[in-house]
Amino acid sequence: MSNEEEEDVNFKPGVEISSGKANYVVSRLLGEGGFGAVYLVKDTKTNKTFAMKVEQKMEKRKHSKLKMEIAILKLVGAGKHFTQIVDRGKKDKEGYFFLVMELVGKSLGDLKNERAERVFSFGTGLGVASQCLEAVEDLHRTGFIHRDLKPQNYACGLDEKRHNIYILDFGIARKYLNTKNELKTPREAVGFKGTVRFAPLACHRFTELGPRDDCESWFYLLLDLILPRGLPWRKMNEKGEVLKEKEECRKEKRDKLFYGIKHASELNKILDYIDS
Ligand SMILES: Nc1ncnc2c1ncn2[C@@H]1O[C@H](COP(=O)(O)OP(=O)(O)OP(=O)(O)O)[C@@H](O)[C@H]1O
Repeated sequence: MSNEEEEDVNFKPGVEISSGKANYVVSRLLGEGGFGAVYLVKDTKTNKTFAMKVEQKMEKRKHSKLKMEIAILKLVGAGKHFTQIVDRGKKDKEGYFFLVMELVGKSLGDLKNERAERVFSFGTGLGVASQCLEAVEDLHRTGFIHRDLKPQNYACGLDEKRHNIYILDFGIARKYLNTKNELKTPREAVGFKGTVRFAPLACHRFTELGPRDDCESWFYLLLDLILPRGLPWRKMNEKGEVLKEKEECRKEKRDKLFYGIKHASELNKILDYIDS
C-alpha cells in the first residue's frame, strides 16, 4: 500500500461531498479521533447543518469503526439518546467512508471543563448521568456493549433538544449476545481497549467485558462529573497503578472515593450493586 493511500482524510472548509441524496459543503472540523474526523457540514439545498464522520478506508484495518457505528445506529433506530442517521456512503476513488448524522452540541467533558470549579452540581450531575445510563441501557438491548464510556463520549443536544443527552462513538463497541440472544462465550484473554481513567476492573485484568462493565465505567463517569477533587486516580497514567487505586477504593479507601460529596452511602450502594 502506498503512503498516499494511508494518508488521513483532511477536508478544508468549502470542500463539497456529494451522495446520491444530497450535496454537503464542509464548514469546519468538529473533532478528530483515532480513526477519522468529524466535520460540520451543510446540505447545500436545504441549508440544514449536520455532522459528517469520515473514515479513511484501509486494507490493513480489519474492522471499520464507522461501519460498526452505522450498524449500531441502525439497530437502535429512533432512540432519543442516539444521533439519527441522515446519509452515508463510500467514495471508492478517494478511499473513504462517510456518515452524515444529526448534529449535537458540546460534550459533557467540555461542558464540565468550562465551569469555574470544573465540576457539575450534585443534582445536575445526577440528572445528566441518569440519562447517560438510559442511553447505555438502550444500547445493551441491541446486544452491544460500548466499552469506552466517558464524559467526552456524551454530548448535549441543540436548541429544543439541549436537555437531551446523546451517546457517541461506537468505534470499539462489541456484540455480547449471539444470534440466539445468549451471552457469547467469553474469550480467555482480551487486549486493553478504551480509556484508562474510566476503564472497568475487568478491562485492566484483560478479561471479557459485559454490560455490567459499562455500568462500572458509567459510575466513574458519574463521579467524574460531581467530585470536586475528581477521581482519585485522575493524575495516574500507568494502567497497573490505576488498577491498584481502583481496587483500593473498593476497600480501605472508600471514603477517599466519595470525598467531599453528599449521599456517599447511596453511592456506596450503587457501587456494591454494580460490583456484585
Ligand atoms: N453528531 C455529532 N455532532 C457534533 N459533534 C460530534 C458529533 N459526533 C462526534 N462529534 C464530535 O467529534 C469529535 C470526535 O468524535 P468521535 O469521538 O465520535 O470520533 P472518533 O474518531 O471515533 O474518536 P476516538 O478516536 O476518540 O474514539 C468529538 O469531539 C465529538 O464531540
